[in-house]
Amino acid sequence: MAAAVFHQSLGTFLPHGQANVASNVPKLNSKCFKVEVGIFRKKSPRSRNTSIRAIQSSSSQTSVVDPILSPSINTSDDSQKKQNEAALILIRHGESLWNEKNLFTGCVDVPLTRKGVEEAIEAGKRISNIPVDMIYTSSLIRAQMTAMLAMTQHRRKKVPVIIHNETEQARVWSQIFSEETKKQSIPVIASWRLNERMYGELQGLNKQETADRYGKEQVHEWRRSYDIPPPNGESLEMCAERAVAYFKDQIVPQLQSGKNVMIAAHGNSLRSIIMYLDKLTSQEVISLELSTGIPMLYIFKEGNFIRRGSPAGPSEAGVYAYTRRLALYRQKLDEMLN
Ligand SMILES: O=C(O)[C@H](O)COP(=O)(O)O
Repeated sequence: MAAAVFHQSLGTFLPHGQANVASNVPKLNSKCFKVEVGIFRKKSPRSRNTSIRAIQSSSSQTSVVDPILSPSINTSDDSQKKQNEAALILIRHGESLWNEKNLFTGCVDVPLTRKGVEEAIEAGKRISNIPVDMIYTSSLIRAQMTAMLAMTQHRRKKVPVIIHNETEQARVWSQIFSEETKKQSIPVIASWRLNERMYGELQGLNKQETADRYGKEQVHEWRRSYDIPPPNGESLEMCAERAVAYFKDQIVPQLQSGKNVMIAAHGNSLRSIIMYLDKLTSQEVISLELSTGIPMLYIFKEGNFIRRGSPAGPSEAGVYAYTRRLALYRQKLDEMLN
């Protein structure tokens, strides 16, 4: 059984030996943690026995575009180009134990509270009808829990699988040897570049006590100014340098190839990405606040990002204006699964 390696920047699966994954692992250049990427395997879709299989069986383009969105079996280059519209979902993690205690968290790795778990599940319900082909998370557990819990609600019922490429052994030991199982899996890529901004010497301090000690204005400046870092930490601008670079280098190519992507990350790494997507100025981004566990939807089309979901709204219907393709996807899911 020949294994294939998931090549992150190409967003595709190459035969083992052809993919020099090591050369694709970026050098770490600062504070927080882990390397990214890993193995995964791919083959053309084949069997169509069940309704789920039927949903995914109609494209010769394998997993680049969810087959449910590719009605034609003979997908030519031309029609593929026309279909190059992809969904981008952004989710800030649910409430963490340190959010609950009102502590500066930054790159400290704490899990979700029970409320955070519920928020993640609720977020999953909101996006349950939107296709997801790849998931990116930070290296922090609160973002990873959020992504995984959200996907438990997804109607497509694919299984998120964390890609491990820290070492050759991790890569080899996490291979999947069933084509059918691979087709029912979604690669999850964790990168420290999507981590919360490093809050420096504020990490672990209580936000209210810090404001009492240093003054409300000073703390607000540390928390919300664009280019003023907290003591020995990252400003939003510094956070943007690595988060937006990662978004452009690793995630945009997936969207360009038609893959629908979900990113589960943090207040400030997502603020910096939204600043880029919505072309906000450094003044405008100051007032951008993201709630925990509220997914936002963008459509990537012809090189542009179009925001389709408001960060606040009472229900899925109220939040998202579906595109024609997403409405079609949902309709097909209804037909296949109801
Ligand atoms: O890191 C933290 O403390 C929070 O997740 C984000 O905090 P902020 O709202 O102060 O930027």
